[in-house]
Amino acid sequence: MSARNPIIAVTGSSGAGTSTTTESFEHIFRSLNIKPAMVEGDSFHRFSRQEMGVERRKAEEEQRTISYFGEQANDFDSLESLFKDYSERGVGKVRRYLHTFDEAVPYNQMPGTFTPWEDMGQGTDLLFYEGLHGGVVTEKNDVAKHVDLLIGMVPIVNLEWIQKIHRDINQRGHSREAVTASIVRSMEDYISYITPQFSKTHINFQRVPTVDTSNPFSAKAIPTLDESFVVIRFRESSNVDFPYYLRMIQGSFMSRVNTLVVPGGKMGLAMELILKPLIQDLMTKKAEANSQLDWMSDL
Ligand SMILES: Nc1ncnc2c1ncn2[C@@H]1O[C@H](COP(=O)(O)OP(=O)(O)OP(=O)(O)O)[C@@H](O)[C@H]1O
Ligand SMILES: O=C(CO)[C@H](O)[C@H](O)COP(=O)(O)O
Repeated sequence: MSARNPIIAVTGSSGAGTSTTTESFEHIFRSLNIKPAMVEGDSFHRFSRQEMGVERRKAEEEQRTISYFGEQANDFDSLESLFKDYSERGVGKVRRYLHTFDEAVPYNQMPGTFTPWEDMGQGTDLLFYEGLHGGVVTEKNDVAKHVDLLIGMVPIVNLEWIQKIHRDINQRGHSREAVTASIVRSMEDYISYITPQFSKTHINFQRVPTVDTSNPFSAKAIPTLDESFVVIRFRESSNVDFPYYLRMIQGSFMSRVNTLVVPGGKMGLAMELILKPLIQDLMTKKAEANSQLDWMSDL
């Protein structure tokens, strides 16, 4: 954690909607005139798509599993180093994992490969991470401890699978069978590495559909925002102005003392009302820390 170089992380499983909700953050950053350093979690996979195929076959032969959710397939050392370096010095190293031809062509590369590592951060106001492991803690690594604002993006699991299946088939060119197999293979790591993060988050946004999703593997479409509610759970609720949110967000209600529920269509508005003041607060603390440093260096 660092007042001078804050880190915001949106963490969620594959298909949870972390990339989609990044648009809401970008909107807030623009409106507050914030220049973020953007980091995609998939950059910290250890293997290219081809290498992962080899690792998967090796694992099968040895009767173990490997998945994109776990430590074997992700470089938590580099992720933690990035967060540490950024919080200490406002810089770090990133790369991108290119999922699709649309993403890969500008780099003259193939889908499923990485761009080279590059320096980033210079001149930015904060680091924004979206991906699988923004709040991960293992025996060896503690990524969560570097994060100033940790947000969980976590649809209920049937919806998460529907979103993943549709996205992977329609945008990433995988077969339904391959996506289903990857969900099955990932289950142990999902429980070990993904879900524990949602107990460390400051706020979770959990989308809950109001239509039947009982067989996610045959769902024809992703339930729309209007076919869902969003359950918003605050870890620390004593400073949360719930009456304000209830007044501002039509159709919202509280289901527990720390939990606000809003109609799905109001998710963007709720994110802006809740997150903008928190991000503004990070910027105020950053300005104070910088002016204190200037004052000390003048002595
Ligand atoms: N709130 C939402 N309403 C409707 N569809 C959504 C919503 N959030 C995400 N989706 C859809 O779910 C799919 C997965 O979303 P997205 O790509 O944002 O997931 P992700 O968490 O970034 O996944 P990954 O980490 O695997 O890249 C996309 O097709 C997206 O359009
Ligand atoms: O979304 C994922 C993890 O978050 C993907 O499963 C992972 O990034 C591999 O991608 P691809 O299947 O496109 O090679």
